[in-house]
Amino acid sequence: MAIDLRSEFQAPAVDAAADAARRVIDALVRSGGMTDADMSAIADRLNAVADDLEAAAPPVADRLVDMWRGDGITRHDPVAGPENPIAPPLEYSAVDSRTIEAVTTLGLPYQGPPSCVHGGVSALLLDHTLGVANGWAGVSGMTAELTLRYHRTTPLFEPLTVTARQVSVDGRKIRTTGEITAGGGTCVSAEGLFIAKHPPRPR
Ligand SMILES: CCCCCCCCCC(=O)SCCNC(=O)CCNC(=O)[C@H](O)C(C)(C)COP(=O)(O)OP(=O)(O)OC[C@H]1O[C@@H](n2cnc3c(N)ncnc32)[C@H](O)[C@@H]1OP(=O)(O)O
Repeated sequence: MAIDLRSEFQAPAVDAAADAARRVIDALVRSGGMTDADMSAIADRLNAVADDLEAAAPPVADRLVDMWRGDGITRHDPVAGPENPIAPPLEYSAVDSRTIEAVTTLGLPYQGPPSCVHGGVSALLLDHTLGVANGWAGVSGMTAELTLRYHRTTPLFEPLTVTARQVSVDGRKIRTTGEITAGGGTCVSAEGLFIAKHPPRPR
């Protein structure tokens, strides 16, 4: 069963703009061999888009209140947020009442070693996915410790399965595990300690 991030506060046009920005990021990292003049013209066009967006942007304090409307899962986070162009974005499905997973394929913007996912990107995906698994299981918190083991390199351009499961809740301490697999093999495994605490949402 898919965990629907898009049911509340849907904004299809914003999602479409974020998808377009993802394309631009990917294409920029992939592009090679363009002349300086061509690339300067592209920079001008992208800056014109940024000028339009900045002109329409509210004060940051107002935007923060807007971003944190409601009490559901955010739409702007850097892993699963459909509104955030740096999010792949992951789309989670429930495996059982304490376990979630997402399948994603990452491209060159996420590269670390040649043709492989950057280790910090893997950490980001796992930190967030463990956090979402906690939310799905019903008790969530902030990351206090995150221990990662990089078993083998994580490939770009291949489907990756990112899984997380809440293992235990002991008072305010939540223990959660997860992994990134490719082709059935574990690339990265994670153990997290989360503390049940929630900073106030901007109002
Ligand atoms: C539905 C949700 C979907 C969204 C998912 C998003 C996932 C994203 C997750 C993140 O990335 S959160 C951002 C990264 N994490 C942080 O910025 C946390 C920064 N640290 C803190 O804010 C505080 O240190 C923390 C909230 C973790 C704990 O502070 P508290 O003041 O609430 O804890 P306190 O000092 O009362 O300690 C409570 C217990 O936790 C233990 N503890 C606290 N911090 C610990 C730590 N870092 N390591 C180990 N144990 C720790 C502490 O020893 C104690 O154990 P005992 O009860 O047995 O004495």
